[in-house]
Amino acid sequence: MNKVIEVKNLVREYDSAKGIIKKENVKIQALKGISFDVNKGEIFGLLGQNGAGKTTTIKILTTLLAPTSGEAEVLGYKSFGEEKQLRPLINFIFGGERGLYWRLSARDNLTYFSDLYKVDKKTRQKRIPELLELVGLSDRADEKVETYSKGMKQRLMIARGLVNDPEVIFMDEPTIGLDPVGARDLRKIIRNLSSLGKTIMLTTHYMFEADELCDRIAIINKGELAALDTPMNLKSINSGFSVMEVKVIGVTPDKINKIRSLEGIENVFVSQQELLQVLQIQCSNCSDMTPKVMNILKDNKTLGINIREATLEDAYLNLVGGVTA
Ligand SMILES: Nc1ncnc2c1ncn2[C@@H]1O[C@H](COP(=O)(O)OP(=O)(O)OP(=O)(O)O)[C@@H](O)[C@H]1O
Repeated sequence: MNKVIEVKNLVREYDSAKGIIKKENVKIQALKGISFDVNKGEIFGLLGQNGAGKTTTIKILTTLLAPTSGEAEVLGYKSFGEEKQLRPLINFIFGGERGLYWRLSARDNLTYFSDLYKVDKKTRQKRIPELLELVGLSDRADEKVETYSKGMKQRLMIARGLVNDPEVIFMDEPTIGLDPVGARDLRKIIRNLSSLGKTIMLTTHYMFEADELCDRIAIINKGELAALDTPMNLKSINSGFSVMEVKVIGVTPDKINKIRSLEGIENVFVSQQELLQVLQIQCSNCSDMTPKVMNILKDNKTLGINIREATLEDAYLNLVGGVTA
């Protein structure tokens, strides 16, 4: 089977309450009818801002949440209705350190979770040392998890998610909070899993990570699919322009609008970094535009200006809007 995940017109609503004194019941539409397929062996990324609907999608696909309507199938089984058949074939790895027994060693954690998945003794005896090796924990396998670094705990989370040798692995922000080396090691493990034929769906807020790892990326915006393509094709949305990045203090919305209305400027996104504002100015010829932009900002303290190639993050900002003034 080539299509491993099939999602059609998936809708999920949550009941919620609004107001402090007088509570009013409201429905939140977290997913508004999204559709996509994932092929065998793919690393498929789900990107989107906070509250876009990524976790809701993953929870439905991992049988933890029922959809309001629409279809979600994994390996030919309905994630709601055929969860008994599906659960042994998938696993879910979330970032952070939740879900491990800190008083137990890595080996004992993996034995415990193998028991939960009813992995027989013979298979387990072979698989646990292999998993410890895969995530680089063989040397420390018999020490208590509470003595591990964050990166080691996160690598153990990966091993935990593999105890049942799942065909499809769901990962929610697997590298969150890791230092660059720890995150790089974890990405290597993810690529390794993919080369072993596993299908991986992951969410991340790190654009370079999605760019580096994913075969295809779905961008979800407010419960809807904003784009679905390879990182290269998504980046080509930006072909023909570069980005001028200006670090500045105290720039007003009025000045941003002046920059935005200059001929040759495609788009301007603003983000706050402590006291600084960082302007990401997308332009067809940034070198030519620099004096005009600097003229508008002449009364502001400018701390740096840099012209760079457009990245996946710039494409993402164009698709979901991003933070604008
Ligand atoms: N149990 C719940 N009850 C009410 N609303 C919920 C519940 N879970 C999620 N939501 C809402 O559904 C929407 C989508 O949430 P979801 O957690 O899927 O987003 P996300 O893309 O995973 O966000 P993040 O990147 O912050 O994890 C949000 O508006 C959220 O507030």
